[in-house]
Amino acid sequence: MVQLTFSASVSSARPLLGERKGSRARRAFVAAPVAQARDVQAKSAATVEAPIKADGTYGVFTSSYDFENEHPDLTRSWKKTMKVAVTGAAGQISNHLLFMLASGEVFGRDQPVSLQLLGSERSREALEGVAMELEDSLYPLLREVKLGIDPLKVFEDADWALLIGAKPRGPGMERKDLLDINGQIFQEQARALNEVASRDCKMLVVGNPCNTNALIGLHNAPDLPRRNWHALTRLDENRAKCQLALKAGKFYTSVTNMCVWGNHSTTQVPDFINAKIGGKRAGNVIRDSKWLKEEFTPKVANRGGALIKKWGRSSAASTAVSIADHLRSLYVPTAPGDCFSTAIYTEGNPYGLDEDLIFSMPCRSNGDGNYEVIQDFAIDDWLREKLAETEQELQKERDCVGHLIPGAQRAVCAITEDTMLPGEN
Ligand SMILES: NC(=O)C1=CN([C@@H]2O[C@H](COP(=O)(O)OP(=O)(O)OC[C@H]3O[C@@H](n4cnc5c(N)ncnc54)[C@H](OP(=O)(O)O)[C@@H]3O)[C@@H](O)[C@H]2O)C=CC1
Ligand SMILES: O=C([O-])CC(=O)C(=O)O
Repeated sequence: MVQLTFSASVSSARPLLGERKGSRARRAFVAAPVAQARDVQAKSAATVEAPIKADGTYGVFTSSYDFENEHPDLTRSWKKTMKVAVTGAAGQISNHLLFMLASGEVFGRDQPVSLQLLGSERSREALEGVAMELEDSLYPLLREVKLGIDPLKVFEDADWALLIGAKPRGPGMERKDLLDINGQIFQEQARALNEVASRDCKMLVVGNPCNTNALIGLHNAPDLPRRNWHALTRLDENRAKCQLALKAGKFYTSVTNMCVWGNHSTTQVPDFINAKIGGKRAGNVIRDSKWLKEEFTPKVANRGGALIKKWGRSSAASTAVSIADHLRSLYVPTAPGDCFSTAIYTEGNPYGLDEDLIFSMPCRSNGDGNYEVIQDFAIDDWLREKLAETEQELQKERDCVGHLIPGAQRAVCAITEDTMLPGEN
């Protein structure tokens, strides 16, 4: 057994925003205290490997150094470090997302972050590989990387939990089996969050079926605010904006107020009724109701599957981008007349939807990390019918996971093959 500690002087190659060109920050490392060195586990005497402390802190982040005091000019405006837990951290989506989180482009260039990464026995080595790449990226705002396979440790004091890890649906696996297997993962993780996360921890569920996984999570974390649970539908919103822009011959930034309602599945409802292109109603720019109803909607809902056919794997980079967009939407005030889509708890919703679902709705934020549901989206007969279809699908999914929801009435699982994820067509 060798015990390693760092005593090095490392210069940051990546200038911070606002830093003058050429004034590279130097990060002075001092030797870690002896007690800390004893904490370090080294795995092999043959190879010199980075240390991992007993609490999971990895490699260069086990070193104690005084960056803040040595560079008050850079760090004066920095906020308190935000602790971001990520599951499925060695998976495809995380491989893009973690670097965006560490760079400051998501939470802001004044927001230091600690990344607390959950893996499993399967991914132990891969997770260390991820941590090595994070080390080598020299992000000044990345204050800490912790690795672990125990949610009770990894979620400790988390301000955000990005719940990405989930078992993919395999050949011959019934949809209800997927709901059950992944539901169990989310039940366990929610219980851990309930015990150890920050009392205002916010959760974003990405692992599919994300709406129902989030519902299971919400009911298994009774001490965390229900409104803090989100499931990702921002990828669907981004896909919808792209298709409207393409049809209208406009740049996609001209598409605003684009909500995708309901489930992250093929029953999702990309809302062209309220969407705007260049400030005008989408239906007044694209005067083709047949295309909007019969082509646009399935195209967006099946985009994930179309991509899998080309790539041979599901969307990872664009999903990571949409997670970044989702998070940023909560920390940057929403422009007047615009919205963002997020699947949230329906309790008290203004649209008459079943009050115990995680359902994507149009929201806005004043930039403080919270959101409100926009009350006055126009709902015509077509939209009402589509909302009812996706609502019924979510009710059926809920019926299949009653055994994972404390106090829920057991119902018959009536999920059929027609319930599809965007990637399953
Ligand atoms: N909501 C949305 O818009 C989208 C959602 N998704 C969903 O995001 C999830 C992650 O996608 P992606 O990163 O591409 O997937 P990967 O297969 O690359 O990674 C998934 C991770 O899930 C973890 N996992 C947890 N439990 C299991 C299990 N029982 N069996 C196998 N793996 C498990 C694995 O990590 P470990 O071994 O460390 O536990 C694995 O690294 C999927 O559920 C996918 O369907 C994808 C695109 C869009
Ligand atoms: O089905 C999947 O895993 C992929 C998915 O959610 C999507 O592309 O929207």
